[in-house]
Amino acid sequence: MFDKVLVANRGEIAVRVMRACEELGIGTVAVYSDADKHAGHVRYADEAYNVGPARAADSYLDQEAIIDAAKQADADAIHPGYGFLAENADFAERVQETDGVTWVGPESESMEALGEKTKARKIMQSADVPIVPGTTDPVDDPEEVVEFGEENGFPVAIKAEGGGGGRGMKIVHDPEEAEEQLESAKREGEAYFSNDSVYLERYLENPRHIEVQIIADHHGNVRHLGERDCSLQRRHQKVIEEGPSPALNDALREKIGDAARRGVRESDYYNAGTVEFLVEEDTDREQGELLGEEANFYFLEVNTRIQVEHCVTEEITDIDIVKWQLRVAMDEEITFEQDDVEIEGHAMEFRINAENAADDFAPATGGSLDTYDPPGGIGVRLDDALRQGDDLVTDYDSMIAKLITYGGDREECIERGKRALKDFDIEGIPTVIPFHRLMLTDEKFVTGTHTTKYLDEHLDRTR
Ligand SMILES: Nc1ncc2cc(-c3cccc4ccccc34)c(N3CC[C@@H](N)C3)nc2n1
Ligand SMILES: [Ca+2]
Repeated sequence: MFDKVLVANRGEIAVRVMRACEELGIGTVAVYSDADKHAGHVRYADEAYNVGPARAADSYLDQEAIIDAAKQADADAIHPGYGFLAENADFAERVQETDGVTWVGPESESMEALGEKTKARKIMQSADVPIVPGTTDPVDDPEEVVEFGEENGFPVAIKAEGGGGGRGMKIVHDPEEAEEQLESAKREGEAYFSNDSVYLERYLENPRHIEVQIIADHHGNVRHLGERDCSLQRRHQKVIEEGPSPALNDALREKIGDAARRGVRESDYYNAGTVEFLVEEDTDREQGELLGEEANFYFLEVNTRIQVEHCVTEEITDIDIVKWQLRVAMDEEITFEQDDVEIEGHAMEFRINAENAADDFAPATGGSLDTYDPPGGIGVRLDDALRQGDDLVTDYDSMIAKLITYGGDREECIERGKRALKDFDIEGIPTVIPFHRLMLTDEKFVTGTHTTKYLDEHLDRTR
């Protein structure tokens, strides 16, 4: 049993993890940069350690400083949250090698293996999980791109081996573009991920982005907790996530969930993770019509961390994923069977970013929460680390809170979303709340027939 856990993160996810610790009777340790001296996660923790100046590289990404804080606090474990060092295999390894401090996450080896996209694709293939048609080895020669395109059809996606989250992906629409796009994909791979290896996939024109939540323990138990539909994206940033997907019927849902479980079991993975898929949309699908088990779905990548949108799954399964992360890290067995996992109702997560949607979502450059009056009531969950009067910290990402609404079905969930967003009163900084209110009246979104490209193609219309 852990006595104390250090959360190597900030903002809403740091408080979220600390709340799980509180419920398990575990002490909480916060780390903070100079910019976060008065931040909510510092207020919430039992104790807090400064790890450096505002720049993330000198604080939240400073592995030495964070491990030193864990030693000073005599913490038994480090939970990385998401972002920062959450998927840094070297850091996971360093924590694992630090006596008396446990890493709350997967083995650094499986993080490494699944982080290398071609290796992950090979593992999935051997587990009979369909992968996007493409190569499972890196390519170097533009000729290979042209041949692949001629055989499988253009456009072709060139992806960085160490990429993910939309960064490091180039699209080749015809043979003439092959050489230039290959070079730029390799350059970007080197620049962003210090890895210039790239591989090919057929580019799917209208996919839905479906991801399956997994929790696995050290005793061979692997469970999936259903899917989340993250198809409403803007420039590769998720905007609204929901579960269950409004596009899948139960047969396809089960098929995808089982595929995710098989893939994770094959990878000797444990703790929480998410298997991402692309599901080919049937573009003339009418409202009410669902994609069935004959629909094509393909493995995309594994996220070896807790995700921003994990709350959606918690609301529809009533399973606390972060508490299970902590229990698994304490070597406990998962106590529920796959058949015990029941999806009930519908949940949506609205990311509350301090951005001005009317100004192309430009992040706020400063300001204070002169008014911060969040919604409450039935079916409303707010994950944040803020209170009225706080100064906005603009040194990190722009997400300041997550509003999650729950209803008996998608319609009630949307009604609750409208009511909660109407009640959510923030003054002193710009936020995307007006944009979310608008989205809940958008016909494509309300009928659940939007795909991942919808916003990028139609955003001016919804402004
Ligand atoms: N072969 C193939 N075809 C279509 C794809 C579509 C996406 C994608 C996924 C989610 C949102 C998108 C928005 C605009 C463009 C692409 C996407 C995609 N992503 C985007 C982020 C990263 N997770 C991988 N990979 C794709 N790969
Ligand atoms: Ca990803």
